[in-house]
Amino acid sequence: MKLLEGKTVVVTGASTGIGRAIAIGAAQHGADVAINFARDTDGAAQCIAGIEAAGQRGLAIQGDVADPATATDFIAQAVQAFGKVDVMVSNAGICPFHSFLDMPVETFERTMRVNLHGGYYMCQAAARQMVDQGHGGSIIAVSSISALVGGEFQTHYTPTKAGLHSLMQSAAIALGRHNIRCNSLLPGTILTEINKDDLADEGKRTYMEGRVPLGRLGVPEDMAGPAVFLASDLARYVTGAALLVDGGAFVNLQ
Ligand SMILES: NC(=O)C1=CN([C@@H]2O[C@H](COP(=O)(O)OP(=O)(O)OC[C@H]3O[C@@H](n4cnc5c(N)ncnc54)[C@H](OP(=O)(O)O)[C@@H]3O)[C@@H](O)[C@H]2O)C=CC1
Ligand SMILES: C[C@H](O)[C@@H]1OC(=O)[C@H](O)[C@@H]1O
Repeated sequence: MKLLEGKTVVVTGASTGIGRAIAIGAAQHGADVAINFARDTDGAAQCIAGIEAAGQRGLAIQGDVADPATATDFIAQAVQAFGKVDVMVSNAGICPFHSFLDMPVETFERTMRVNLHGGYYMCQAAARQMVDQGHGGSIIAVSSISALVGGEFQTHYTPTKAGLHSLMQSAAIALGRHNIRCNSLLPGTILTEINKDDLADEGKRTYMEGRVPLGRLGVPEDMAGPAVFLASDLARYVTGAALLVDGGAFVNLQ
């Protein structure tokens, strides 16, 4: 059963990792998909190939989400190509691991601007389009288990993920009257480029695997089903919610 037939989905940061898996997963459920990416043109092309292999239309637009103009341009180009926007998945993010006491101002500010400001601009631009269209929509922010718990080398990053979750809660209230649902997806530890170096440490990787009751770290494709659910009419009464997809890591105290 295809859950997103006839819908247009837009996904930020979809040249690789979680964003790419969600974009292709949406196409496999019948959606046309526009993707944003920052630098990786080959990865973006591979994502478009995956969307087209699913029999759907794909469009890749390059742009830095930290720039507010990227959001308006992305939505305008998606509408020009596909006529509307039904679902926004705000996924683009960075996590340059760094210790707290000597955090460079630039690293802190860039992480805030990409993850939180970028998510805000993208969700706002999509919401404006959905309100104009007048038939509701679904906005999903890719937050993290890190919205709920800390990380020694993520003091600049975890506040952005808590912020995105909070943004979805407030936006759910602001947009409910337009039947636009706003939810956050909270992945656990998923094997992607963002943590390749961090998890190259065998000891750390084994420790992280050991924390997961389901016995393995996640892969990007694990995020596609939950995102498609939140995007779809199956979740028509779900708004302001957070969906934790972590193999059980969060509840594993002892
Ligand atoms: N992997 C994990 O364990 C977890 C990840 N997350 C979140 O999931 C999201 C995706 O992460 P993940 O797939 O792991 O990371 P990846 O590093 O694999 O992918 C990040 C994606 O974001 C894009 N991107 C980065 N900066 C920008 C920017 N300034 N403007 C536009 N696009 C940008 C990248 O584009 P390009 O390659 O073209 O530069 C790439 O497509 C992030 O928000 C992350 O915080 C949440 C919880 C866990
Ligand atoms: C990048 C990290 O491995 C990853 O990012 C998150 O949001 C998760 O909590 C992990 O720490």
